[in-house]
This record gives sequence, C-alpha cells and structure tokens, in this order.
Amino acid sequence: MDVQAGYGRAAPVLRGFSVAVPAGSVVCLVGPNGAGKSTVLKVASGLLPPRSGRIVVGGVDLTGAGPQRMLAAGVALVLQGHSVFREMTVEENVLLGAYTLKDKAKRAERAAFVKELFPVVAARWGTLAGLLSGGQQKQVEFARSLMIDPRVVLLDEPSMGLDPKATTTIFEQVARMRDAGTAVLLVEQNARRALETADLGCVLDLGRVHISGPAADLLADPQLGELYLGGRPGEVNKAS
Ligand SMILES: Nc1ncnc2c1ncn2[C@@H]1O[C@H](COP(=O)(O)OP(=O)(O)OP(=O)(O)O)[C@@H](O)[C@H]1O
Repeated sequence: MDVQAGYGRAAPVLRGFSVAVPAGSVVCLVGPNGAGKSTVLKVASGLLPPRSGRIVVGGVDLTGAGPQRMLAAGVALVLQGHSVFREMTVEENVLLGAYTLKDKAKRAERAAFVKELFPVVAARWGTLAGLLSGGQQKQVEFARSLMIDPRVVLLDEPSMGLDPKATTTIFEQVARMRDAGTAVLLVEQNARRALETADLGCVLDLGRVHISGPAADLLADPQLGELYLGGRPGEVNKAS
C-alpha cells in the first residue's frame, strides 16, 4: 500500500503504488516496459524492501520482511523464465517447494493436490524436468509454488517464450489455481490474454496506478486498448 521503492540511490521506480489481491481472484498488472511491474513482485515477495509504504498479508503488516518470512506468510513467487532443475525429476523439483514443510503427511497431501491440479505434472512425475517442454516446465514451477499452500502466488511473465498453445494452457492453469483457492498476482507482456483470465486489472504507469478495476472493464476501454494492449481485439491495419 502506497509503496515507494527503487534500486540503490536511483529515483524511485514505484511512487506511491497500491494494489490489493483479494482471496480467490487473479489480479493482472499491466503497463509499459520499464513501468515497474517486476519491481512490484520483488517488493511483494520481500526481495526488495520498500522505501516507504506498507505490505500487508492476510491482515498482518509484513513491511520489511525478507523473502523467507514472506514465504512463511504465504507469498510464493514464480520467477520469469525457467527455474526448474533440469537434471532433477519433476517430483524432486516439486518437492523442493515443500522444504519448509516438516510434516510428512502434509507434504504428501500437497503433492497429491498439485498432481491433481496439474495432470501433466502427475503424468511426468518421474521424468527429468529438462526433458519437458517449456509449458510443462512452467506447470512444474506452478506446482512447486503451491506446495506451501500459499495465500497468494506472484507470477512474473508465465507465458514468456511459450507458443500460443502452451500459452493457452498456462492461462487455463492460472485460472485453475485461482479456482482452487489461491489468489494470483500476474504480470504479463501478453496483457490482453492475461486480462481475459484475470478478475481484476491494474494499469501501472510512472510508478503509480493509472487505472484499476474489473479486468473486463479494462479490456473494453478503447483508450487503454490503444495505449497498453496493442490495439483493439481483432483490429486490422486500417491503412492497408
Ligand atoms: N536490479 C535493478 N537495478 C537497478 N535498476 C533496476 C533493477 N531492476 C529494474 N530496474 C529498473 O527499474 C525500472 C522498472 O523495471 P521493472 O523490471 O520493474 O519494469 P517492468 O514493468 O517489469 O518492465 P518489463 O515489462 O520491461 O519487464 C526500470 O527502469 C529498470 O531499469
């Protein structure tokens, strides 16, 4: 809430930024390159302490908490690109997400849950993760992030580098995570597709919220479409 944040002595990237991610919803952050979308995720996951403002998780003020405390409070981060360990099996990769869970029964329960949620993960459980396609690896990362039963998952560009078919699957899986009870804060270059999956959208510009509201309203706003979503859906080049 009202977060100012930046890097080193440089001018702030976030200048009084606020976003709420209600339980059971996907919130999509949209904005031009360099607007600070990834920075929001770094602040929310405890990787970058805010210069001012507050971070509240489930009603508890966690401002200044590092990544480990944020994780313990139920904030999981899925990084941009691929972070599976290619030489380890899918099972080993997924179970890494549960290293803070000491209770074996709870670990097994969560593993069964993520296998049900992500059928590909279950089907390739014993396979080396490096042998999976990019979209399948991303689902392994989703499954790993859900092992701690997080309140909120932060997703940084999950469709990056994926072909259209894999992108569709990934957005379907984001919706399934939400439907299974996890709140999601999603950053995507593919803003239109992401807003189609999201419940709420928030446009970030110059370090502040430019506009926020139901994702469907943002998608329907012609001005936003021109500025941030690469034109209207299905719009053809009028000059041709
Ligand atoms: N580790 C860093 N050190 C210094 N400056 C950084 C660092 N990471 C990001 N920045 C700067 O912060 C600003 C916002 O970057 P950020 O990655 O949050 O934007 P973004 O909206 O996610 O952009 P993109 O869509 O291009 O990924 C940029 O000007 C960037 O150069």
